[in-house]
Amino acid sequence: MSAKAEAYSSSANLGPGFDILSMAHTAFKDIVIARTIEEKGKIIIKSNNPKIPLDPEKNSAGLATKILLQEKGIDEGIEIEINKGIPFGLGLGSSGASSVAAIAAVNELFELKLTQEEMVKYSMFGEQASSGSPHPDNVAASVYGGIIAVTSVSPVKVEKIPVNLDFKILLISPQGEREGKTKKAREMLPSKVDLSLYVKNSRYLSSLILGFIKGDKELIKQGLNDEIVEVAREPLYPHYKKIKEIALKNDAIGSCVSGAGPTVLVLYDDNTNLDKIKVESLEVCKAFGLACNFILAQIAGGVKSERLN
Ligand SMILES: Nc1ncnc2c1ncn2[C@@H]1O[C@H](COP(=O)(O)OP(=O)(O)O)[C@@H](O)[C@H]1O
Ligand SMILES: N[C@@H](CCOP(=O)(O)O)C(=O)O
Repeated sequence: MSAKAEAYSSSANLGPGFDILSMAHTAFKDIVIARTIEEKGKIIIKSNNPKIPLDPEKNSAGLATKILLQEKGIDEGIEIEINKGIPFGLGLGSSGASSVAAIAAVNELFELKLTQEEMVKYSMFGEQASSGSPHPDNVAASVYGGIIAVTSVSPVKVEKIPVNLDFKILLISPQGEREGKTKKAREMLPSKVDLSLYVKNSRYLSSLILGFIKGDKELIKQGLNDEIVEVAREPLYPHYKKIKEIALKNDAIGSCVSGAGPTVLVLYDDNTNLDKIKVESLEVCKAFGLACNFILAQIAGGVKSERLN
């Protein structure tokens, strides 16, 4: 028996929404095929990307699958074949998408009838394997599609944010996959925050969410800022500040760090001078010794799965 699922990349945080907000996009996707195998209780991971760990405890798809099977009392052996389309370590939710696609494929394979919230819950264990912390934002976006807010983690609750503005997505992404990047980035975070920064960030968060719902570009621009997490991790993306300046100068709707970086996310529309943003950003990347790719994308839908046989 086998089943297949595909899950899109995502940009988590969206400025002030650390571990809360995330957006699925069409930039890249992972495809996972789950097959039953003869050896009971065994999980085998295969992948076209030789750089990801194949130990099921260390692979995001492997650990999530292991815990799901354990909790459901399933002792079948499983092979998880991960066709990685999403480069990892760039802030594009790569580990999360593998985890989501694996959970969706296994759900299909054993007809488990998991709800979307249950899929998020199990997929979060995959993030534990890859970043040492079960952060929910990337996996929630890959499960639901669109822009989501995680409103609770225990129990998991996710809301899709209505988006009433037409915009497109530019990702400015330094080349080279970075091992253990999100784990390191989470270790850089402060354990306490100043009250005045907390208030500023809360204002950004409310502006951003209202901006998407009302379709108000100014509110989105005002909200797509962060004084806490992006600032604490600045050494991971020294190119970001200058690129954001360039994007805003050229009439982008807004810009922020994608997930834990180093990719920079730019939201733009027909009023934006995209060519100028690309030319000037390339110079900034070069100045920091980075070769950057430009990826154009749109908001993506949620995970899709199908039974193969
Ligand atoms: N299935 C997987 N896909 C991608 N990365 C994985 C997977 N399983 C484990 N990893 C590990 O997770 C880390 C990448 O995750 P992370 O740093 O969170 O970046 P990303 O933003 O791409 O998710 C790498 O160290 C990688 O080896
Ligand atoms: N909220 C998380 C998101 C990490 O996203 P990634 O795509 O960089 O793994 C964080 O900021 O740590």
